[in-house]
Amino acid sequence: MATIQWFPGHMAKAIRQLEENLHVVDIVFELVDARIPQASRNPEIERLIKEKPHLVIMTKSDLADPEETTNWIKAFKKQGLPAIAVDSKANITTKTITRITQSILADKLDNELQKGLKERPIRAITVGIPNVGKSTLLNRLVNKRAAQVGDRPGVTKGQQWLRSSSKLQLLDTPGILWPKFEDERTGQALALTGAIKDQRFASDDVALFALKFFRAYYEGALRKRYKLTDDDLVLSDVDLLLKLTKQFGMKDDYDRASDRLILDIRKGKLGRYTVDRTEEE
Ligand SMILES: Nc1nc2c(ncn2[C@@H]2O[C@H](COP(=O)(O)OP(=O)(O)OP(=O)(O)O)[C@@H](O)[C@H]2O)c(=O)[nH]1
Repeated sequence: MATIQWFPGHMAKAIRQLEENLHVVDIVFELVDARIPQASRNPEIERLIKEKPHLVIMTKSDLADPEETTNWIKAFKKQGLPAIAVDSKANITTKTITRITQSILADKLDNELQKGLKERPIRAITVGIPNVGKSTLLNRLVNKRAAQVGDRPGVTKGQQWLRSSSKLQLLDTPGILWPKFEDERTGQALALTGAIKDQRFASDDVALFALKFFRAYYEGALRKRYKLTDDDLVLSDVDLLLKLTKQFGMKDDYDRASDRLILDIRKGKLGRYTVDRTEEE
């Protein structure tokens, strides 16, 4: 499985491919990770898809904090962007997505019918950063293993239309776009959720970021998972990481302890969480 390194040439190619595909679709499904709805948005997306109708689909909502997911849907709507949350591993429904898509395109479709054009399926493309869940969602929507799925970024190839319902067709080649690398916080949020290659950020930095974040928003989960006392919770982030390293039986191997903490968080062992907060919007 290839891992994408985003050099300027790759970005130019991704833009070119998306621009070509935009000509043949009615709507763009922009996938963002529900745990990081801001960090997982491509910085150029709005400019790239311009006036094309657009639905934000928040993937992995089963891993995200439900309250924040609701807040994010409202925040997107405020920006004029319809948004929904899905758990592609469980209950994603073709019907719901078809219905929302039809309502977004209602005017255009009515217009076509009034002009005497025949009713036709809506054509859509999914776009998003690597590993956001494009293939998994496609598989769900077409209800068979028609797209390749992997747990690492960069596995999608080929191009054809897949029938989702009689009303909806999807391009089997998602648009793969690069994430933001704008600031350290965004990078750490991407690394914590597993959206970008681990080597890009030092594990202990990501672990310290995670500790600070969980203490601020999900202290109870942190306390419960690692059986922390009140005294532990007044330690500095660094001292808390040292304590956890010992607790994990890893002596002074902070890197290994950091990896363990990050893995626990990614696997949802500390419960559901959303790193990007609407109140910080
Ligand atoms: N829990 C959960 N996991 C998901 C969901 N959607 C996708 N995943 C997992 O996320 C990982 C990446 O999913 P893919 O569908 O391969 O992602 P992609 O965007 O196609 O990735 P690239 O092909 O690398 O661009 C896989 O391990 C999926 O099982 C979801 O809604 N919930």
